[in-house]
Amino acid sequence: MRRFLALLARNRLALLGLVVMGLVVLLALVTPWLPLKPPNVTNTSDKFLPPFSEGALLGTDHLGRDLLSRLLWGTRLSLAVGFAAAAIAATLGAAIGVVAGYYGGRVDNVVMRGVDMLMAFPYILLALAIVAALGPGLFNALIAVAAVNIPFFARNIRGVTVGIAHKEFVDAARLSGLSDARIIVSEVLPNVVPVIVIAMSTTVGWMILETAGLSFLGLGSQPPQADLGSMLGEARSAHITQPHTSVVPGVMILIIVMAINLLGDGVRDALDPRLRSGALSRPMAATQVARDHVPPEPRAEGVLTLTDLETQFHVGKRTFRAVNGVSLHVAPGECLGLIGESGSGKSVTALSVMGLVASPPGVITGGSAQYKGQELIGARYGKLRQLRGDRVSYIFQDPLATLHPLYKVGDQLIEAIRVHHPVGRRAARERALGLLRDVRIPNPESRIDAYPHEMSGGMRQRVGIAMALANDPDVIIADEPTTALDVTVQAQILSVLSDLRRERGLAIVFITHDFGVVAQLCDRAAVMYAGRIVEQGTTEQILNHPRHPYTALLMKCVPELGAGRRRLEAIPGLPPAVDRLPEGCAFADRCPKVQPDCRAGEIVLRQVGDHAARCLHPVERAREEAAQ
Ligand SMILES: Nc1ncnc2c1ncn2[C@@H]1O[C@H](COP(=O)(O)OP(=O)(O)OP(=O)(O)O)[C@@H](O)[C@H]1O
Repeated sequence: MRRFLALLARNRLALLGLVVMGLVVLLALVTPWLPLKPPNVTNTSDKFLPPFSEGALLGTDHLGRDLLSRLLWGTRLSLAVGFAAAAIAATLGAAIGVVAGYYGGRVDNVVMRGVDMLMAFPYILLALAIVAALGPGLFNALIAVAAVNIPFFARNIRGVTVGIAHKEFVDAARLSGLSDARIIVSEVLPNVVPVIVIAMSTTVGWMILETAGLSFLGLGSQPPQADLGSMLGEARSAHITQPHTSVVPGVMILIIVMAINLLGDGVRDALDPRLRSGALSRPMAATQVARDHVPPEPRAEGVLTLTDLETQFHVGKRTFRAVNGVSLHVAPGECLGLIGESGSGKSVTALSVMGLVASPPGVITGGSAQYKGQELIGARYGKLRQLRGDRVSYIFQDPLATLHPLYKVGDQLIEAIRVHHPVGRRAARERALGLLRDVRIPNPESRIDAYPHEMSGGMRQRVGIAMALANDPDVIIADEPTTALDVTVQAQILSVLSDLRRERGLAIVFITHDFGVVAQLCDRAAVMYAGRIVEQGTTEQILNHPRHPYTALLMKCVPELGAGRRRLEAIPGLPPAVDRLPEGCAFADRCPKVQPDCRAGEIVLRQVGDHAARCLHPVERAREEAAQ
């Protein structure tokens, strides 16, 4: 709650809305105790007194009633009716939406067709029809406004519920034997409540307007009772000659609706966790760069060279140091394996190269990344765009998220080719077919016209790989590209990548958790921990003689085929949070060889035996130790 209020307070307009609305609600609440004239007592001898007259601060209306008193009592009534209508519409609409979305099938069909019928009427006509049937009066206006808004909530909440009802955690709740009612209450509702609150906060102003509209037409509040709409309606005949009688309620309606809308937008932004972390704010075309240090002479070995790269996420006051001074290089035709536990910063390192980390909240705060000697960090967007997907391409972790669900995979491949090369559609289709063949998609002639959802996870992953190969790139950055593939297909894909780097000199940065894949494909390997490279060398050096205790322990976690039964080790503890990195070695708390000096000051990546490790007390003869 405190976090929500802090976020709300950061949004100046929302804060303004909150303050104004707070004042209006406070005034409405204390109205009965204010020294006001009675709102309904007429005095025709004092009619149409202008504002600032003695005894009538805002003047009087056509019956000589005090406008200030009527305004405050009317505001009280309008707010009460608007909020009550919003609460009723939200409760009933959400209930209908949740039931339709959760049960689906015939229930969904019947309920939503009913809702569609309600929506087919112009809402104001529907409201008029309801009030005409029930008779004029504020309570009936409330029912009418609530009723015409139910479909809006029902449709919104049904959509959200359909998405949630098919999520794995709901399936898990079903498997654990929970009843539908329990699942709705404990699994679905907590996920839709923020959406209900957001929808309410943005529609309550609208409902106040609708109620005012009905009262303006004489169907809501009945004389002599005042609400903002009826005050406007009564002022209609003196609109030109005595404008203050309509300006007073009109300005109040404007203030209330503006304040509610500003506040509603702020509530929505603060409640949505994706907006909170910046994930839904429109990302910049390339990652924001605010480097406080640039390496004086970035090394330019290889086709891709990273020097001291630093990428952080700035979320509120917290700074997540996801990549913390990473230096890597990869030569043409070479494959570099990047290994590390989940969250160690592998993907963020890879995405930083081409400025693909979402900003906000991502910021590249230091270092350099060079493609064939050209600096990429801070490069013009046009240059990055030209290189992205053409000279440097990516294979992403989640193929379903990267393929467009509404386009055939063939069309997406054709687009990827034609964006960078002026080839005809027919030639691009031929190339796309060839790519699908290269990545061993069975029956590519028919698969090329399939939609992503018609393919298995492994096939989609292969389409992602084909897409990365589409423009014959110089470098492929592959982020766990074979995780969803069975071992035979994985072996085929690895051999495709191996062939490509031999034949065309393709350089590969291969991010993986799998030491087997590293052994099979990579020439060199780098191990990451808490945003830093902790060990780097040839694959043979790293796999046979790991020097950093972290690498050694990581390898002990891997089961070996045919190595007999042995106890699989797990690394005790958890990696540190990257917004609270400890001083010294980040692995110290989990390390069996930790010494006091490990926790004091910076530890550099240094030569240990035949390769580099960031460790003061490296492992000796790791293989023998592992065997014991
Ligand atoms: N938007 C974000 N806001 C804050 N922290 C983030 C954000 N995105 C990533 N991080 C943090 O950056 C760190 C590195 O994440 P990254 O995705 O690079 O890990 P990874 O090593 O690729 O993990 P995995 O193997 O699971 O993909 C993690 O600690 C993660 O929590």
